[in-house]
Amino acid sequence: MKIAVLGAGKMGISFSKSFLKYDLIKQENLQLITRNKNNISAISQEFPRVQVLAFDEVSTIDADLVIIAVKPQDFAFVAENLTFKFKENQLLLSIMAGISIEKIQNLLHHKAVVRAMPNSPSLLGMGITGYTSAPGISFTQLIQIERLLNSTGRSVYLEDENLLDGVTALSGSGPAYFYYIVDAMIKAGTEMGIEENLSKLFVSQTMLGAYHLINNSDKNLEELIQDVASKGGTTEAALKTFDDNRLKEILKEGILAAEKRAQELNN
Ligand SMILES: NC(=O)C1=CN([C@@H]2O[C@H](COP(=O)(O)OP(=O)(O)OC[C@H]3O[C@@H](n4cnc5c(N)ncnc54)[C@H](O)[C@@H]3O)[C@@H](O)[C@H]2O)C=CC1
Ligand SMILES: O=C(O)[C@@H]1CCC=N1
Repeated sequence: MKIAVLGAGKMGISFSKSFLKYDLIKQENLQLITRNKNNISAISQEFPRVQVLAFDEVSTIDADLVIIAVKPQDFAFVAENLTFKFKENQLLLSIMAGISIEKIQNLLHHKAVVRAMPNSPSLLGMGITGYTSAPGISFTQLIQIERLLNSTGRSVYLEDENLLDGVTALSGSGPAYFYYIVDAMIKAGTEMGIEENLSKLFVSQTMLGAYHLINNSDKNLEELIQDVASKGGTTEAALKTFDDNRLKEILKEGILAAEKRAQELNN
């Protein structure tokens, strides 16, 4: 299989590394397309046998699968400035937030489109991707896509494309919410006089341990919270402050704002 990545940025490179790591593709069969010619030599150093090209030099793409990994805001430019049409047997896999299959099909004049929403832990093979496909994509093609996606972590096929904007808001953007909360906890630690490195260690190990308790306990989240929050104790004091300030609602509102933004990106 030959793969081209249109948009060799953070996600395009993460995906490429995962495919190579699991020998799903050889460097010789991978093409990375970048906007900026100045990036070519740095990318080539990292992937010495991969063909790295600038977008304005590309007059055709010789690949079975083309991964579209540019920002949604750059997609119209890409579509308008492609100097060739995709071949009928080529499959497109978009990881762009918000942009619908229909829009991709219309702007690229190509029917065979799979749309996926991965997340940044894909860099470590620990991501999760929701994906869906246009009608007419064969089972074999979907299995090929899933094998590639699974090299970046787990993947879930969704029948309903509209849910992908929710997946974008939940797991696509999700790592940033987690870092945000971790950052707030570390800063609270330093404010209480704990050295930053130590505060980071206390918080990250707490997150790791709590994550494993979620996955390895029969208890639901409320029960797990109750196990920590002694009556009249410290946790209760923290949770009361969170509730008084509607922290849970605010987090939910933020996530819904991300979904709305994904929907707007398609306009
Ligand atoms: N960063 C993340 O955690 C996630 C990002 N995504 C989606 O993945 C896509 C890429 O995001 P990132 O990798 O974060 O962005 P990025 O900015 O690191 O990568 C995008 C790359 O596309 C290149 N590009 C722009 N126009 C181009 C053109 N005409 N031809 C060739 N290359 C061109 C840019 O130079 C850049 O290197 C976006 O559509 C985003 O919505 C999806 C899931 C998670
Ligand atoms: O923030 C964004 O728009 C992209 C999509 C999901 C994560 N990053």
